Amino acid sequence: VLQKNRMRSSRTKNPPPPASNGELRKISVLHLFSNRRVQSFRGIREDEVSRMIRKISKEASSSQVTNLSKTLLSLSSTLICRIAFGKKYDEEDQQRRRFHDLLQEMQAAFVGFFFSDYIPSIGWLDSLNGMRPRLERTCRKLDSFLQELIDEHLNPNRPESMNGDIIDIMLQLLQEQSTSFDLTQDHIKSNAHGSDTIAATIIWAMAALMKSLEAILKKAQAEIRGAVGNKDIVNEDDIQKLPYLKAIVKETFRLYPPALLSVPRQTLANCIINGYDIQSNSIVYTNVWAIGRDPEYWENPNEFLPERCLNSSVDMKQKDFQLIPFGAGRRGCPGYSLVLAMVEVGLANLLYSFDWELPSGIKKDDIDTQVLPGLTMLKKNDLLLSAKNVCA
Ligand code: HEM
Repeated sequence: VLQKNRMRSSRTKNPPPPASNGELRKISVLHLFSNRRVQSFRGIREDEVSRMIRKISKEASSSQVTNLSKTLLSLSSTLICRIAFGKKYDEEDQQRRRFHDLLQEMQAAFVGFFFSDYIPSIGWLDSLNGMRPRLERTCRKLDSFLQELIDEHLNPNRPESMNGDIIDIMLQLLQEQSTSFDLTQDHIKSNAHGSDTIAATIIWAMAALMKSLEAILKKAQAEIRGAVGNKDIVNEDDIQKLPYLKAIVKETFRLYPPALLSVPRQTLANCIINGYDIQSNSIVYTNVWAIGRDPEYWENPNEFLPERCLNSSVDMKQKDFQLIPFGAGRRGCPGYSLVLAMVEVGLANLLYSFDWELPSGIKKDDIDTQVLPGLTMLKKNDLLLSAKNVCA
């Protein structure tokens, strides 16, 4: 939650020139995450999901346990690297490790305790205890990683895979000077975000399915296999025929929203919310996690029951306030359609291609729901499962 404020104050050397949130948001909505753009990345999504399925299939053939957490985090970061940077890193690629480590460092730095967040007058203690220098160091390293990518994109001999990726689109806007403000390379860098939210969602969905009544998992697999027939991969057209899969995804976002809190808002005037007096200029956070489990809106709120989402008019598109995993209003997540496309195709293929079992000696109740401290609600302990290849 404090990410943006800290990011801003840690990049003191090169802060991007001011642009209103509305202006940057317009770029995201119109150019980066429009439906047309999300569709243009479809080939990348289906390609990477097929690669993941082949890898798990090999593990299944040799009766190896699959570390789904590791596999899905790898899928998620590969997807983001291809979509955002036009880079297809191999699993062991040094640059990919560098990006991954930087994101980890960023997470660790952001969740640390900063005096300045609570008592600004003693914010100098953050420098004394090393927290601020550490954050600044990490920001500088991320900055140079992104600068190298921008420079590679500006090279006329760059690889074709960089055409139409997120950096390329922003560089085009910069060259055309078609934005209503002075877009710079620093704005491009400030648009880089973590990639683990997509993995987090699929991991929680699989954990919830394995912990719940077997009937839910079986029903989901029957729906997919029935609708898709014999194919190598479930593609994104198939997904439209899978209402139960979509209900599972929605229920996962309700119980395990990867972003627990919305971005902070500031009140413009005194107001009363739920009987509490909120003064003007207060910073207000919305607890997305608690809203999804509020018994006033959800029956048996702590239970994973995808049926409740079938034929329900409540959707996640930031307008039904009892389910807002992507926030709502003018700061709502612009990546919504991209995220949903990746989560649905990833989960559908895992359920289509394999039967899933717990590794020997593990019971349903052993699958815990502990969370790793960080900006994303990521399952703390790895999800280990045995995949069985389904013969077509
Ligand atoms: C499962 C995945 C994701 C979830 C659950 C999620 C959720 C959220 C939430 C809750 C917010 C704050 C909204 C608010 O305060 O009203 C947000 C903001 C944002 N998200 Fe996402 N997000 C996800 C993935 C992504 C991805 C992959 C991208 C881009 C590649 C992205 C881009 C953004 C941006 C740019 C904002 C800031 C919007 C603003 O401040 O106006 N998100 N997201």
